[in-house]
Amino acid sequence: MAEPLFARVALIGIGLIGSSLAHVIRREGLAGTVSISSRSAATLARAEELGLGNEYHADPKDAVAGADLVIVSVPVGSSGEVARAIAPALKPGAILTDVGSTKASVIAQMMPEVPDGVHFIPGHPIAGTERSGPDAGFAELFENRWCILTPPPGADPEAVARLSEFWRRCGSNIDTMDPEHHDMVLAIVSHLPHIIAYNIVGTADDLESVTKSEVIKYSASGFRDFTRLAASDPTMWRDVCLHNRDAILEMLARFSEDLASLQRAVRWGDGDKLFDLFTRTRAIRRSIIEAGQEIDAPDFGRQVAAHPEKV
Ligand SMILES: NC(=O)C1=CN([C@@H]2O[C@H](COP(=O)(O)OP(=O)(O)OC[C@H]3O[C@@H](n4cnc5c(N)ncnc54)[C@H](O)[C@@H]3O)[C@@H](O)[C@H]2O)C=CC1
Ligand SMILES: O=C(O)C(=O)Cc1ccc(O)cc1
Repeated sequence: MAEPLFARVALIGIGLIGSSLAHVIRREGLAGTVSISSRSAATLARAEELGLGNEYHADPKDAVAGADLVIVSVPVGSSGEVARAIAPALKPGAILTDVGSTKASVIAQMMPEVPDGVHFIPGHPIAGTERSGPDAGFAELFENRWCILTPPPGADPEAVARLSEFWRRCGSNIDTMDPEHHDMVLAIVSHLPHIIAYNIVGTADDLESVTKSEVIKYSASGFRDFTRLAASDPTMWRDVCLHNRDAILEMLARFSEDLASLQRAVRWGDGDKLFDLFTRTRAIRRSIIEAGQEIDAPDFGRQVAAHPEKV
């Protein structure tokens, strides 16, 4: 078997993303040893039961000691606290990365804690599902998905190349971006859709009880698609909203203006306007398909067949 890419990898946080990493690291032989830490004792015990790694540590310092690659996969609001906890034990020359859905805030929280000689290269796999916790992970999650890296100015090119190679071997394509741009792009393609889903499902939930039971009984696929997103982890999404505030507010302002204009078109029976918008938006989906991006949740068919209990 080929040499592993990293002798020792530490996974801090072992929910959907951490456990998916554990599965793909094992499948691809990317690490000699995988050591795992998570804040909750129950999660850590479950990770051990599932055999996700080689070592399990209640104290994250013990998990990162001697690690060549440390991947922090916790809700973005906990990034600073985790960086503070592990900083004294990080090995000089180690690569420290994260998978957080927001980048500027994570960098502001973690960067001041990173000791000299440790290569901090933030990252974000654009791959996920609405599920969370150590049981939710699967090795195929990152296949044919983008992973965005936001290396700080002056980052060691060799460390960036090694981390890129790691993500490529997990199945992903790599892009680099500056953190502010990342946060603006993700606000419209990921954060707003989740907020809209939470809102529409919340509106349905507030309806009179008779109507609410009909919503459940007759839920058409349009509403069901929203309920999938709105079932996403509350802690994770609370943190995303609090830590990408400016970009989300900017996109919400534009969204509200456009919604008001749509509302006007419905009120005044402006069919041409509705038809033009719906024609324009239809083309976006075609462009996504033509660009070779999967349109549904990652490898959904295979996921259902392999892990029906996880869907
Ligand atoms: N769920 C998704 O679809 C995606 C999530 N992300 C990002 O990945 C990160 C992790 O998300 P998931 O794995 O989905 O969440 P999750 O809820 O499945 O797992 C979070 C893990 O972090 C641990 N944790 C929480 N606070 C901690 C702390 N202070 N110290 C140590 N461990 C702590 C929890 O015990 C759990 O193991 C988040 O930053 C999220 O924004 C990125 C891409 C997709
Ligand atoms: O479940 C879905 O549809 C997602 O959009 C998954 C997702 C959630 C958060 C991210 O930062 C990246 C991907």
